[in-house]
Amino acid sequence: MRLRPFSLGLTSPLETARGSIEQREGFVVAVDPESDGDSVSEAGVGEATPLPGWTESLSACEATLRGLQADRDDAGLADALARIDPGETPAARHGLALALADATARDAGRSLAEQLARDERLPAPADAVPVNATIGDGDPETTVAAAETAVAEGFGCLKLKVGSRALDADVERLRAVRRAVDDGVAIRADANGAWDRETAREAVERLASLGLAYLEQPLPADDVEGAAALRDRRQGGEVGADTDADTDPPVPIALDESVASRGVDAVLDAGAADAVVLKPMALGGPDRALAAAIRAREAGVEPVVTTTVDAVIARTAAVHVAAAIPDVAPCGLATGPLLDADLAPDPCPVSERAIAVPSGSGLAGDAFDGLR
Ligand SMILES: O=C(O)CCC(=O)c1ccccc1C(=O)O
Ligand SMILES: [Mg+2]
Repeated sequence: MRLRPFSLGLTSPLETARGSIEQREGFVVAVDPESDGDSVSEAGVGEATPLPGWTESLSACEATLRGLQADRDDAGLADALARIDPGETPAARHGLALALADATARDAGRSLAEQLARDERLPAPADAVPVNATIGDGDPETTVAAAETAVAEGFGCLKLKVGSRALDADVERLRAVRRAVDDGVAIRADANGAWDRETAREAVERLASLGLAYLEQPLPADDVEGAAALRDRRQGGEVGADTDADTDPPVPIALDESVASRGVDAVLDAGAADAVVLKPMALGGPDRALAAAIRAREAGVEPVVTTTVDAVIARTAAVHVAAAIPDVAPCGLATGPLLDADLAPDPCPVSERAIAVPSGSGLAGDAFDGLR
């Protein structure tokens, strides 16, 4: 296993209710067939790009991967992978799991999506996945301009960051966007855990008339019970008399940070979400993200795959994960353009609100050979 550190800047910071994301640092993880005692005979490449808050720190990620390099005897990389705790160091596990899955898929002459779908006994993966545009927090004019630009670029689903301002201001921003774009454009709002229960309840009442596709992580990650209560109350007819919430359909609730911190099963068992936002980097790898998506589907909860604003290797892997989920809803995978530089040219550009899945073997045929 070889590690190559990298650091990439964002073109402009992504403003969220949990602070601004300005830079992404991580490791390219390459597995080298010559030095590997496993049956794998192709080289593979992965990426470990931790984002504290969703994953371990950069230093914990590095310590885990370097520790495995140092310890390694003839046990092989599959055993090394099994020694990484996905709850403690999900990004480290993602890096190695992806490198091994890429190598396995390449060895079999399959795309990563085909390999993942096979492991999970799913139908053949999709050729393309629908995506949403990602719009950070900003004043109403900037937000509307970004929404209009995204729609002009072809996006049919917009995800807007909320929760950094007073609720009144966010309601105004979202109303302004709703007015500015065609009715057919879906709008999602992501509060990144910013609200308390009272504010979240007020938000779902006041946002009901906007027909949001969903409200993501309205409450802090650990408040899974609060999210379940928000959904119950909303469906129980106990709605405020001063709103139109009794005539508008309820706002669906999506959970993201709760899935990363409490696990998908806790979220599903609590009945806390209509949709789950699955970040392979935060869940410990493409395999784990796909397994979570299948469990969500079985529970009647819609899975959505997104990145943590990863570099091109992990973004491409997330596209393969999404493609393996039959009829996946729009995913937050259009994050490449947020970076001002990347590890390699992007084999997954967005075109007409979708990303085509690379057709070569593994992640993207020979696209990442320079990094392997
Ligand atoms: O889902 C998207 O559109 C892009 C990904 C995204 O918003 C995000 C990126 C980095 C960290 C957290 C989040 C998030 O969904 O909260
Ligand atoms: Mg989110």
